[in-house]
Amino acid sequence: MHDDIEVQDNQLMIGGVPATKLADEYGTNLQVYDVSKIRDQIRAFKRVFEKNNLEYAVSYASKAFACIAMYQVLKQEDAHADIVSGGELYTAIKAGFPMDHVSFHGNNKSRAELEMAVDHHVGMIILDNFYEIQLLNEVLEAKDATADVMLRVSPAVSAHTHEFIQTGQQDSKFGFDILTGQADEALQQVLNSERMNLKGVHSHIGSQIFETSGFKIETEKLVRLMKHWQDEFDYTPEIVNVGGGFGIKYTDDDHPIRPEDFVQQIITTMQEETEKLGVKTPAVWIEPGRSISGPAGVSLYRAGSSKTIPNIRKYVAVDGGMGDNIRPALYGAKYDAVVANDVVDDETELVTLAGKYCESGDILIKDIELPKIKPGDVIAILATGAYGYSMASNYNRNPRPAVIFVEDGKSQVAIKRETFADLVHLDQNLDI
Ligand SMILES: Cc1ncc(COP(=O)(O)O)c(C=O)c1O
Ligand SMILES: N[C@@H](CCCC[NH3+])C(=O)O
Repeated sequence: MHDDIEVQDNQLMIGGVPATKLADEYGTNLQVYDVSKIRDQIRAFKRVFEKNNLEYAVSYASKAFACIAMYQVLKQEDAHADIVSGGELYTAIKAGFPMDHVSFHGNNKSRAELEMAVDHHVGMIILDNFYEIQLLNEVLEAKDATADVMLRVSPAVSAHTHEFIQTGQQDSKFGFDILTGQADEALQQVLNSERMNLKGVHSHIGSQIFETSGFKIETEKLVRLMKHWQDEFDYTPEIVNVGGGFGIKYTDDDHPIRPEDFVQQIITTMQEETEKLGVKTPAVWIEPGRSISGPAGVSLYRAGSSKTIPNIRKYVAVDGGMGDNIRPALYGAKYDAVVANDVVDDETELVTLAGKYCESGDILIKDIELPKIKPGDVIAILATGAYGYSMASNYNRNPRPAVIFVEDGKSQVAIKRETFADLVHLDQNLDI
């Protein structure tokens, strides 16, 4: 991982600013984003489509990390955004994000969320189930409105990743099943609706995927479905959204291809298969989350207490943990770290970085060789920009960290640090 970081005078730099300076200025624990990395990845995705002369959308999966500043960056980069809740939609609205670039996902959107989407003219509603088709029809009737929609299908592809983050297998809570004919039934219902304009088909096979084979099979199945719909129902999707899931490097044991190379392979398969089956090549939309925000994020902590159990293990505790990054505890996710104020040192030791939460499972990194850590040192855990802050909690009533955006040597607070007062903001003093 040390090849991927910028180091000056043995100090970790983020977006041209020493990490220790950020820690001093904003306090720890701290979530920092190097904004240029976010921009570069979006641009790399776009270049692949442009090189192939395809209609496309790069629709960032907001669930990986969202805040007003993130939507501002996405807007500047002319990206789309995929949202999955009224809360994400509200944040995008507050950021002035163009609503025609928003796709609304979710397997249980409420009537209120669908009404909000229709009122704000969200560009695409991605229908997930029969209940939702009916609910959206009712909402559109009541508002005398129409909506552009896509059908999410489950393509029966088991991606090679942690089973908790697989989504494209047949036994999944998401989408209309192709094999049992549910997708065909959904297609007919939507084509019969006067209020919904069916733009295409969507699928997403899972997250943190390294192998290209899953995407190839997914794309082949989607093109076969297009051909089937064209022949049987005289309907050809204009857009095929293949989802996200492109795996990133967390540690030196990870060797993914570049995110844009996954997309090139998907495009190649799409072009070959559509030509073979005689279907017009659709616009291709992608929904990357992790690959856009993940590598851009670094979590900064200060080291505190430590405990050595002779012949067993040395624990070093930091001032954060599972409240700001649940992924190690939830998925056994692995990360790499550096001591930001002493990146390379001849003298190292094997330590386990523990969090400060009252759970034995609150371990951020088990067994990592790092320069000898002193209390007050700044520990940087790398590539934490996706599904860290966005899955953060107030467990143990710890406030969530501040989020800092850094670009060209300039840092700004994107999300303020939560205060103790924020923690009791919604609490009520009862008359008891
Ligand atoms: C529908 C959908 N699209 C896109 C994504 C983004 O996935 P990733 O962050 O792995 O790119 C997800 C999450 O897995 C998802 O459920
Ligand atoms: N939250 C997961 C990814 C799930 C993506 C949501 N569909 C992670 O941290 O890896």
